[in-house]
Amino acid sequence: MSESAFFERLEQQYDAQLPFVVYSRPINSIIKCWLQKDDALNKTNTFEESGFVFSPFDLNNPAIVLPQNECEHHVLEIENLQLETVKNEDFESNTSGKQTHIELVEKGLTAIKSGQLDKVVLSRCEERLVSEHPITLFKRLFNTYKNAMVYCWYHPKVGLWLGATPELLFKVEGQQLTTISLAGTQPYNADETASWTEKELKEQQIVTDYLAEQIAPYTDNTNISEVETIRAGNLWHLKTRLISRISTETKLKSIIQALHPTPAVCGFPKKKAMQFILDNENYNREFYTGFLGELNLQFSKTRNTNRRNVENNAYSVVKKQSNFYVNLRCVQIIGDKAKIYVGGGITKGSDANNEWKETQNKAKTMGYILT
Ligand SMILES: C=C(O[C@H]1C=CC=C(C(=O)O)[C@@H]1O)C(=O)O
Repeated sequence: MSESAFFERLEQQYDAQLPFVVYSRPINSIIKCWLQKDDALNKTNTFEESGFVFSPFDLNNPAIVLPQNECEHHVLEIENLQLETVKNEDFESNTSGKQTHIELVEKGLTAIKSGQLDKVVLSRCEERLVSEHPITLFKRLFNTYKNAMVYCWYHPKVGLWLGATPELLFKVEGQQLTTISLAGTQPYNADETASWTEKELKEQQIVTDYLAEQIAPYTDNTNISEVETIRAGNLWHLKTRLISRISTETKLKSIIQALHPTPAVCGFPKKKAMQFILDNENYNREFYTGFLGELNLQFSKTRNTNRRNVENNAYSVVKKQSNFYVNLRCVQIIGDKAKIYVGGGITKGSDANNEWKETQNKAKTMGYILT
C-alpha cells in the first residue's frame, strides 16, 4: 500500500467515527494500523483475547481491545513521512497549575518522610488548544521520535489519544519475558553526555531490584543488563533490561498484575503509592500511565534440527507474542483541546520546584508536536 493510500484509508476511518490505532515501535520503520470494522466497545479484564489493547492506569476500570479478527490491517514500511508543516520548537509550558503541583509534591514528600512510602509518582495535566488533524500529529510524532513507541488511538466511545513513549512495560515472545527499568530524568543536551548522581543511580537500581522481585514467582534465569543512558526526545533516562523465561502455566494477566503499574509511574510500596495517587492527585489519569500494545498475536518461528540426512528438517513453531508500552508522554484530544499528561517520581530529597520544572520539560515532548 502506498503512503498516501495508507493515510487516506486512516482518515476515512476517522471521518466515519470508527475505532483505529496506528503505531510504530521504537527504532522501526514499520507503521501498522488496525481499523475496527464496527464501533463496538470491546473490553477485557482477562487479557486472553488477540488484538490491540489500550488499558487505563487503574485496572479497576476495563481495558479496551480492538480484536484482531474484527480489524482490517495495513502495514507501511517507510523512513520518513511527507509533511508540509514542521514541529514547533517554541513550546512554553503553561504555568497555571504550578502552585497545585508544588503542593501535591510537598504532600508526597511529607508522606515519604513519615515513612508511609518510599517513592510516589505524582502527575498533572495541562491544556492547550489544538487545530491540526490527529493524523498529521501522528505523522509528526513518527518523524520526530525514532526511539519511542509512537501511536494515535481512537475509539468514538472512549476518545482520542496520541503519544511517544520511551517505556516498554514488557514483552513476551513464547516463554521469553523482557521488561525494562526506567528512572532518572535529565534534559537532553547534544553537546554533553548525561552525568548521573549517586542518588539517581541508586533510585534506578531500586526499580531494577523491585522488578526482578516482582517477576521472580513466574520466571527463572533472569538476566539483568548493565545500566545505560537512553534518549527520549528532549530528555535522558537511565535504563536496564531484564530478560527471563516464564513458566508455561503462567497466565499473561499474572505478569500484568506483577508489573503494572511500574515504580516509574506509581511508586512503592505499590499499593500504598497507588492509594496515595488516587486520594491526592485530584484528577483522573484515565489512560495516562496505563499501557497499550499488541496482545497475544501469533507468530511462527522457524527451527532447524541441524541433523544430517533429514529432509525438511526446518519446521516452524507457532508462538504467541505480546508487547505493551507504558502510556507516557501522551496527549488526549477532546475537540479543539489537548490535555498533556506529565509526572515525575518523588523520593526522599526531591525538591518540589525542580519536580515542577521536570514536568514542564516532559510536557515539551507532546507540546512540540501540537504547534
Ligand atoms: C511519569 C513520567 O515519567 C516517568 C518515566 C521516566 C522517568 C521518570 C522520572 O524521572 O521521574 C518517571 O518515573 C512521565 O513522563 O509522565
